[in-house]
Amino acid sequence: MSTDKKLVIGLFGFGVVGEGLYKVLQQTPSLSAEIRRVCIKHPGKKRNAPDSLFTTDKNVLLNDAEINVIVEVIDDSAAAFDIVSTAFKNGKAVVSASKKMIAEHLPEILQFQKETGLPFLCEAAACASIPVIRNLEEYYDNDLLHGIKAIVNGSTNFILTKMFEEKLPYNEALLLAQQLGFAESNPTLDVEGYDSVNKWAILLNHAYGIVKSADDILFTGIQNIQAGDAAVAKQKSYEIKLVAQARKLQNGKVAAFVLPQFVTLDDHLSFVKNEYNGVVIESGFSDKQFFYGKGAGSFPTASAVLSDISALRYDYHYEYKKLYYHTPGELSTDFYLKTYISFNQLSEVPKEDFEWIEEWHSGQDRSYFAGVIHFEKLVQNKWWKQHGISLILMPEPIIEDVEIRKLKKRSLELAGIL
Ligand SMILES: NC(=O)C1=CN([C@@H]2O[C@H](COP(=O)(O)OP(=O)(O)OC[C@H]3O[C@@H](n4cnc5c(N)ncnc54)[C@H](OP(=O)(O)O)[C@@H]3O)[C@@H](O)[C@H]2O)C=CC1
Ligand SMILES: N[C@@H](CC=O)C(=O)O
Repeated sequence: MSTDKKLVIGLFGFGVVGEGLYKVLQQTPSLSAEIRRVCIKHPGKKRNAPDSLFTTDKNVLLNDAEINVIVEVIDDSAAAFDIVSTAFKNGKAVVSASKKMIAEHLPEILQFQKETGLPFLCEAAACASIPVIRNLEEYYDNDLLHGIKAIVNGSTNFILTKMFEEKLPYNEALLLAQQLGFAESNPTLDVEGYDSVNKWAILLNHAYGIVKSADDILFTGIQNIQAGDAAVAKQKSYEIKLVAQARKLQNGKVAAFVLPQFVTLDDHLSFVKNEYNGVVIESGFSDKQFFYGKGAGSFPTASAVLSDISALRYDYHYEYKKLYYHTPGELSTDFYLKTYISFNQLSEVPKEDFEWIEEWHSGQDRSYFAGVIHFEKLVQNKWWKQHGISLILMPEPIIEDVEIRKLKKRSLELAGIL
């Protein structure tokens, strides 16, 4: 495709994102792009667009030779993959926002692009309005990416903000996130961390060339966080955020996970409130860089889809440089995490799994401790996902040199300092 070529779009989905794109395109006449047809699921719904635009027959779009771009923004990952596969087979460029579908089918989507040479752009699928994928692709195309940590889910960040800063009950905060179009059709995907880990699988690919599914990445959501945890956070001047992170270890491999975390008030992520997302990138020589923007909602998401459509005019496609031109990154489980664990009964927590415990607080109803545990122990045994147990990472949670720290701690103890 070249800059003067007209983009003729077949749009799948006319919900929060699809309708947002329709409106945004109407306000962007300079982008020579026309939505030819829209495929939806339920024909009876009232639409804010001419009836003649809509169909429930996917083939009307996929077999239309004049449609050269398929924009897929539906909430059914199996149907989305079927649409995307056929679009590639029929020679069409694809723009998608469906992170669940992309994370579930990363190898196949990479293969389609390799075989057909057709672009597949998905900026809206991770952090919505923040252009993080293109930055990871284009700017950080070297070995110097030391780490990334990010808030990648708008709904959970919105819920945490409303609950702990505005004292709204959980159910009301979630309902509001749904009404504002932030939450997934199945909000469990947001609350229990599935959406974040799907986005993280996509970003790990663009950041480090890692091709892994969500099943290979340790994660949880905000479902077990208790009011007591927020009180502890406040007492220690921390905020609780659901943080996705990746860090290059000394062994060259990458530590990656999505877990709730205490963040200090001077951490960039503590400024990220409501449905906003934030990404802190640490790279050699430039130190920290911070990207911030709306991570959910109709227009913010549509703006990223629009930017992808616009990029197709210049034949833009991801090169996956870290995967194809560098040695792709490998995930590691050989590191330790500094954790805070709160629980009702100590018998629910295998405290013998911890290298050491730094702080202990016993309450009448609930108790907590802070301790260091090997990551592999969390991978092997999921006690920390059980209802009633809350695992929250401490600030700067990754420890690689645990033996040195143990020795240091022991010598302080012997000197009577600890
Ligand atoms: N909302 C957000 O802030 C963001 C959403 N996303 C992703 O974008 C996608 C869409 O989200 P969103 O707009 O919020 O979802 P909505 O639930 O608002 O809309 C979903 C749309 O998909 C249509 N649809 C479902 N199944 C099919 C199918 N088999 N064929 C054709 N159309 C179908 C529905 O049709 P009908 O109208 O007839 O029911 C509806 O129009 C999801 O994958 C989501 O994860 C990504 C970033 C942000
Ligand atoms: N449900 C998602 C929507 C955007 O990706 C979120 O809350 O972040």
